[in-house]
Amino acid sequence: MKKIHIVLFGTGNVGSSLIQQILTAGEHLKEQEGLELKIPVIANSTTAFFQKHNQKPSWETDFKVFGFPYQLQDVLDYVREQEYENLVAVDATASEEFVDNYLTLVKEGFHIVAANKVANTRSSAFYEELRKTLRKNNKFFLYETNVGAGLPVIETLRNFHRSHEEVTRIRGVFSGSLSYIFNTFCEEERAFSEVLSEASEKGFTEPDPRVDLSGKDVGRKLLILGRELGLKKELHEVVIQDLVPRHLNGSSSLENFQKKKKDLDLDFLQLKNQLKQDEVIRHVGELDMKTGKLEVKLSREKKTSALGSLQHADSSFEIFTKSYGEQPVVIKGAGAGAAVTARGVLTDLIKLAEKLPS
Ligand SMILES: NC(=O)c1ccc[n+]([C@@H]2O[C@H](COP(=O)([O-])OP(=O)(O)OC[C@H]3O[C@@H](n4cnc5c(N)ncnc54)[C@H](O)[C@@H]3O)[C@@H](O)[C@H]2O)c1
Ligand SMILES: N[C@@H](CCO)C(=O)O
Repeated sequence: MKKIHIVLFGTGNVGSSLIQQILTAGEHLKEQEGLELKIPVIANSTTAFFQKHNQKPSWETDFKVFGFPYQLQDVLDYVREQEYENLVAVDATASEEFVDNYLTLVKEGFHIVAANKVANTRSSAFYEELRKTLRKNNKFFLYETNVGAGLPVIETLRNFHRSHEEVTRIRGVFSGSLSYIFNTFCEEERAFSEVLSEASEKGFTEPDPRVDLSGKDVGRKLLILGRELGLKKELHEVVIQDLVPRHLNGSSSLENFQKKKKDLDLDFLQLKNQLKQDEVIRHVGELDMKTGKLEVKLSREKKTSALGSLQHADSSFEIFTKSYGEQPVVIKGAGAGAAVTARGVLTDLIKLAEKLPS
């Protein structure tokens, strides 16, 4: 039986669903995959909890009662002392700072599985250094959920790239939260800020929803896909339509944004009122491999079109390639949500296990 020891950073929407899914899938994984996934360490931004063998169904209470303030070094010391084999750090945070730890983690013997998109969208220099460090230490980094949550977008693109299939363009709705927001806002007579709050409550948005509204989250996804295809670009080169008014942007606090988000309502109502009867607003991303242009913007689409008819929090990725010609390969489905994302992370863990020697 192959054993993987997971140190989970981030116990929010995705992290907590992942623990639940791993505990529930335990017997199935043993029988079907010959795999035991153990989670001896869980941590959020302030607190860690160690459970020598594995988390128990009571992990949430255990975490509250027995968790303690920690530094990364405490975790590194603990796992070394326990001599755990096949260590994996799962990054289910949205933290910019946490990514500073990746190189240390790899050098300390961890593979990395990340839902967090930050590491793949830092400078090209960091992107290359991380990969070089992974190769040198014989470690793997999997991040399918960086784009399209649990949808197999990165794997599909990578397969095209590996087999020398030329990907010419990718267009679609890349954001699950903004899909939900515009699908709902265009259909229902509700204030934009109210729909935005609902998307956050459902766990679709980033912890700071301005990361979605500013277009940065979709910008990151475009850059990640572009880099998978060998495009040398930086995040600041993505052309992005920012939907956050200047007085509520990143230089003001999240608390201030939450207090004043009704300030968004009038502009979005005006935008909606400009639509023709058969039109809806969609948040669209486009990557053109020929020109190297990456663009994020709002678009008016016919209700009956592929993007216009999207529902719920669905994303849709239209991938145009040389062999497929004018008919794109389309990957469509929930583009956000704790359950689908956690399932994607769990799938990455299984794929990682396959790469490791028995
Ligand atoms: N929610 C989705 O639908 C979805 C889909 C795909 C990818 N993702 C990605 O998954 C990640 C998590 O999303 P979420 O919705 O679970 O967010 P969340 O806000 O619910 O949870 C974030 C967790 O990270 C912890 N955290 C923050 N900084 C940390 C640090 N420095 N060290 C350790 N823990 C830290 C927080 O305490 C919290 O437990 C994000 O990067 C997001 O982009 C989310
Ligand atoms: N906030 C992101 C989560 C998935 O990456 C979205 O709305 O698409």
